[in-house]
Amino acid sequence: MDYGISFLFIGQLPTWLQGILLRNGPGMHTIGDTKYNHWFDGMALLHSFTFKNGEVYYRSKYLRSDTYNSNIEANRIVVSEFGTMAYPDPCKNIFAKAFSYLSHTIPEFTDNCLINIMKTGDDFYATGETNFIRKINPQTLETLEKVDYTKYTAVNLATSHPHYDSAGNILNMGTSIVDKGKTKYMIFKIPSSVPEREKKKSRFKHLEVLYSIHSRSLLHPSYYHSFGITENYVVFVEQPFKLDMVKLATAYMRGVSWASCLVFNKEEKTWFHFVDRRTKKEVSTKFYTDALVLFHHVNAYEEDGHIVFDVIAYTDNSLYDMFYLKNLTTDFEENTKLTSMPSCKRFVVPLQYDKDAAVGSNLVKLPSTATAVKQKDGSIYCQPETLCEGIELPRINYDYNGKKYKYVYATEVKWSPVPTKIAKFNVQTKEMLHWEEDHCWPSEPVFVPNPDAKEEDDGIVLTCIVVSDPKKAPFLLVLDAKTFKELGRAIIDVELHLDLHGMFIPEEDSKTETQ
Ligand SMILES: CC1=C(/C=C/C(C)=C/C=C/C(C)=C/C=C/C=C(C)/C=C/C=C(C)/C=C/C=C(\C)C=O)C(C)(C)CCC1
Ligand SMILES: [Fe+2]
Repeated sequence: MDYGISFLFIGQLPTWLQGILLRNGPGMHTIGDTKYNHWFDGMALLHSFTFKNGEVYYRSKYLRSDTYNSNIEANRIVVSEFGTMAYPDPCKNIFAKAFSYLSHTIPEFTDNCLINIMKTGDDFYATGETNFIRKINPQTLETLEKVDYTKYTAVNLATSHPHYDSAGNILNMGTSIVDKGKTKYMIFKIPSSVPEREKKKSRFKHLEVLYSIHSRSLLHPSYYHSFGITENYVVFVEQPFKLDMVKLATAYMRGVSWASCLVFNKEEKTWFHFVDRRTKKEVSTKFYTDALVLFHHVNAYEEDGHIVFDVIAYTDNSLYDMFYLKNLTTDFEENTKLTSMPSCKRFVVPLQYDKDAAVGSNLVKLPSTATAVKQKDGSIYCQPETLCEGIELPRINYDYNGKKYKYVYATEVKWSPVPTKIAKFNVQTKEMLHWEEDHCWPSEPVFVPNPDAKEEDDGIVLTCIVVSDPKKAPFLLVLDAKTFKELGRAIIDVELHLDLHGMFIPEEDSKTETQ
């Protein structure tokens, strides 16, 4: 079996660490003479680190999406991405151009799935945020079938951060923007297994919409990149960082990107929605907070009649703007400054509270500085506790997802967009451990539990390190999750790109049908 190029591991790998770390992110930003505008537009590049009997093997491959193939064939960008609008061949006649303008009002979206990896049953998919996902072979990184969510339900956009229940079923959220003007957020389930007689059919035929939340504004649905789940609830934050549908529909004609139609209204409120997973009913009390921008939920859980949920929040949308390639020049480490720092915030929302409580009283009964204050109209205004500042790309031990937990693993950033450290943060004691080294830019840290784990942090943390010093090679770093001390590194003597997200696939889960 070919696992990729073998690299020397310096240090000691735990013997139980057998499997594949699969990662995804943007890799190619120039095609022929054309260039994308935004870092999140780049052609998806898949990476794998295979751990086999104490050795580490590496391979990378561009996702052969239809978008990738069309671009390469034309030797220029011909498919629009979120931050870059592509136009037909300038040599096309006027009728071809007019048809193209009309078809872009509700366009065929890209299948350049560059954000994350999703597991369903024994299958793995590269995911983005459109209605398309691409099946991949986790061992060879070959690109397989394209799945179109719209064939199974009316979602046009879906998150790249699905959740998994204990049976491996996927719970995800998507937005329906073209269903007869009824803009809504949909929570849907993809089963991990299908009946034997149906195995030949697509498992997506069994996709089930569990609940729909109507958008507060039909023409301005919120953008969201992730959501939370607890044992009994789905947690959805409807932030005033919104897609302007009228602007989106006319973006192509106006010669602007879809990203320019994403607007942050700092005067508006952020609304919380909690959907009961068993009754499929939404909690009727209106909970809200001040305007914020969030991409990543960290975790959520229930405690004594409250929902506690932790997110990485911003006071504006400067993070998205910072990733425009015109801002990522060689000196951006010094010159590009975030105007809003990623901040780990905890909201504590009382679901069961004294209905006769006085207006103005704080209904939070847990030990936290987060508040939830009853308003005259019966709604509840929540203000968060700041757990810590300057962490992004959070990961947890997923066995603790939806449960009271202690540890977040994340990259650390200050006012500059460059990740300089990896952090382990204890949300209960607020203690923080770090790993850092000169010129090292770590990617999102992935926690892998020890199969015999007794405690939440029994395991290791894997992160890819891009090195800004051209004389040094990038490497895969392995940390002991408990002590945050280095167990070792595999120096990868090839170009390694900064990526977005990934997952570890234990050896027993990574067998393909052909094996
Ligand atoms: C990576 C580093 C960092 C932080 C990264 C963060 C916070 C990344 C967040 C990534 C997100 C939000 C990615 C979203 C991508 C969305 C895409 C590609 C959407 C595509 C949608 C399309 C094409 C279609 C749209 C159509 C519409 C809207 C029509 O209606 C730091 C800051 C931690 C450190 C450096 C590294
Ligand atoms: Fe993300």
